[in-house]
Amino acid sequence: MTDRNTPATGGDGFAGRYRAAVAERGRLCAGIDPHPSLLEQWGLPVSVDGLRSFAQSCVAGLGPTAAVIKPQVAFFEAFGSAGFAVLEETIAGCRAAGALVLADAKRGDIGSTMAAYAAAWLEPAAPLCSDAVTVSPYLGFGALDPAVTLARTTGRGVFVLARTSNPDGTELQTAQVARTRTVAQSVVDAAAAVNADGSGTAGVVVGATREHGLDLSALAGPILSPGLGAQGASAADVAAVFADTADPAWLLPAASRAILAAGPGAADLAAAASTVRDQIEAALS
Ligand SMILES: O=c1ccn([C@@H]2O[C@H](COP(=O)(O)O)[C@@H](O)[C@H]2O)c(=O)[nH]1
Repeated sequence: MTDRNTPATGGDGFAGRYRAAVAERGRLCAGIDPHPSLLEQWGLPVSVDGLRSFAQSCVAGLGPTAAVIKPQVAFFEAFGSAGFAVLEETIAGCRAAGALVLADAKRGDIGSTMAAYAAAWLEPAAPLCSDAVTVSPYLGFGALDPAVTLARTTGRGVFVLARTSNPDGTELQTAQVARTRTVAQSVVDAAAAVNADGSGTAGVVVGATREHGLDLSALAGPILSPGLGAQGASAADVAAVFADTADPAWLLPAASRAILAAGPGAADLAAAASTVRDQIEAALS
């Protein structure tokens, strides 16, 4: 039997593990974003103890519910080493509950340093090892090679920022490369080249908040689409934005605050995530 959460090696790649998770739980990436304002809203102190209680509720409610869970690393990092300890527990708890964990760390650097980031987030023995990590291609897609290679050989994934959900990204991401295609399309095409082996190692990030103008039909990897809820996009917007431009099987809409507002009860978080997931599935059917 294949355990999608403990790949010894590449096996059938991240694509197989991703498909299994989504087939069982539906297309939703639930974010764990412990904003200080949310901790207060939940009646928790803005401290490491508050962070831990917040994360434990998320693990209990979202771990058995969502196909993919995306802890936003910044909110843990803000508490220093104690915050990283909570992040380790959160990653382990979500994976033990059967979810795939996508660490939203947005790493990207020259190749030699990228190898260290890859080891931190994707090396199976590393304390923060996740199933996938978000990466930034600003230093060149080729600079991501160490992460792509380690992900491929361990059945894990990288999600490369292509067309982000925030308005500030538009100018850079829609600039033309050699007058033939946008920067964002060049990122998608480079990810598609990685996925030519069928592994689905390279996902991309394309926000649901606006028309993206991308051709994602040849990607053959997951498309993380943040922006649902707090940033204004609806499940219907996801369907509209990706109509005729992407294989819906690869779409992974993401929401954080829209789900977390239902806390602190684990059952309430699970119900909120299920509602968002059902809206997505209905819109994409
Ligand atoms: O283009 C992007 C890439 C990443 N994000 C991250 O997703 C969540 C969104 O949180 P909401 O509460 O659902 O707005 C957050 O962690 C962002 O850093 C994104 O929004 N857009």
